[in-house]
Amino acid sequence: MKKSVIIVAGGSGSRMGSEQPKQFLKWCGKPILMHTIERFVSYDRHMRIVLVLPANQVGVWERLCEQYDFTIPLEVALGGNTRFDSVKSGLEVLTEECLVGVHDGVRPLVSLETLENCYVTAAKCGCAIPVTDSFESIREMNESGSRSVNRAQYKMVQTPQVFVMSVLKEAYELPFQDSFTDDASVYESAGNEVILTAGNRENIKMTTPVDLLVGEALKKNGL
Ligand SMILES: Nc1ccn([C@@H]2O[C@H](COP(=O)(O)OP(=O)(O)OP(=O)(O)O)[C@@H](O)[C@H]2O)c(=O)n1
Ligand SMILES: C[C@](O)(CO)[C@H](O)COP(=O)(O)O
Repeated sequence: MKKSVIIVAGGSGSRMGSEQPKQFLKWCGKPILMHTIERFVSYDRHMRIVLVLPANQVGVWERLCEQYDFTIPLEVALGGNTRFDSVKSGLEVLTEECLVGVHDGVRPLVSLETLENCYVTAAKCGCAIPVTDSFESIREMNESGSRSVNRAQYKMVQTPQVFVMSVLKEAYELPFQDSFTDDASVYESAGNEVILTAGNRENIKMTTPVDLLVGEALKKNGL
């Protein structure tokens, strides 16, 4: 099946605290979002790319593309108020059946191995969600305080999350719920089984300034 990706970059990056939305911040020589898109092209240069941007930032992106001579072909869709709305908008662009990955525009350190794991597993099993182990202890909060839980029973979830496009599109017809923090939660709510595969620990989401610093060190070391 043909491969495609929806790169969601429709957010404002409030936790980063920067003036510019974080996906456009210059990091390791160019905007984070350009690094992310390039990872997918390195994996498969024929992949169809849908980029979801905030409606009021399309001009900013176009100017950045000129400034950095960034010419990778892609289709732009307009983001919504939530990640859920942005993914839904990206899905509207895709009409032919394909494997579709949904990837955060601010995860520029996804490895080629993770991309291969996700698309190959999804081709066999219908979907694939990259996860890593938790390297820290986990406590569950409750009304009386908190309690220790067995971290071996929990996984940290990354993107790209890859699905058969028509099945994901149908799941995205569900009304939004606060528990929809990623695509797997939407897909599962529609009655589908979620399949896990190996992610890479460096595939961090640039969320706060600490992530930019850690990510820069990883990038400089060739990851
Ligand atoms: N309405 C939204 C919200 C988020 N995203 C995208 O979803 C990804 C993961 O979300 P997150 O890291 O939470 O980004 P923001 O919502 O921008 O950040 P914050 O929550 O700190 O405001 C990001 O690439 C972000 O641009 C999106 O496309 N549309
Ligand atoms: C989709 C995601 O990156 C998987 O870990 C994550 O759920 C996004 O969360 P956020 O609430 O948008 O930070």
